[in-house]
Amino acid sequence: MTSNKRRIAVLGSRSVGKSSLIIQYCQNEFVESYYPTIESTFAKTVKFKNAEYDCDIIDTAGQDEFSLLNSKHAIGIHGYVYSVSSRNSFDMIQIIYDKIIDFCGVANIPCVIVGSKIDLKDSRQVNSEEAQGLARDNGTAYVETSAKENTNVAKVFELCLNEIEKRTPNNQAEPPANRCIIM
Ligand SMILES: Nc1nc2c(ncn2[C@@H]2O[C@H](COP(=O)(O)OP(=O)(O)OP(=O)(O)O)[C@@H](O)[C@H]2O)c(=O)[nH]1
Repeated sequence: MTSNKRRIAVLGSRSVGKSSLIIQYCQNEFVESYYPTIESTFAKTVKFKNAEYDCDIIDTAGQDEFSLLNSKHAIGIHGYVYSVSSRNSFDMIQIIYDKIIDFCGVANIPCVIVGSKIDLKDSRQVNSEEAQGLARDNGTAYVETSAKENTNVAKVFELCLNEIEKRTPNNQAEPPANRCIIM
């Protein structure tokens, strides 16, 4: 079994549940209280499709339309996860995605769009069809999760590894880093 290094950045608006998703995945717990993230990295070894991956999962400070995305969010990062739980945060996805594409100078990136907090059924603002449409338009994967009830949490990261795999020629250990031009 080979071991491969992967870096996955979790991006999205503030308070959509990025940290909760990562903490549920890496530490199997859910925290009700809200602590805004500055930035932290979690490590997890994942077995997926007969291979073992050493994943660094980067929990970012939430973005808004004015956030400057930099190399930390783009260079050498092989997968992206966004979260959705409100109309505003859903609208942010395309803005963040376009900024990353622009920064990296590529046509598309390995990405999973995540609709989070599906346990809050009464406060849903974005339906699945609309989110699937956005994923289709951008060629990304899509999944709905609840970190609270541990629904589809592992699936997010498996889909992300799968998106990276699709773009890795001949199963080389490290996928090509996004070709970024630094000016
Ligand atoms: N009901 C419910 N609440 C959730 C879920 N995931 C997160 N929350 C709550 O939403 C709030 C924000 O969650 P965080 O994980 O801190 O959000 P974040 O996106 O990391 O926030 P920033 O660090 O500010 O970007 C917390 O109070 C969580 O307990 C979920 O699946 N269901």
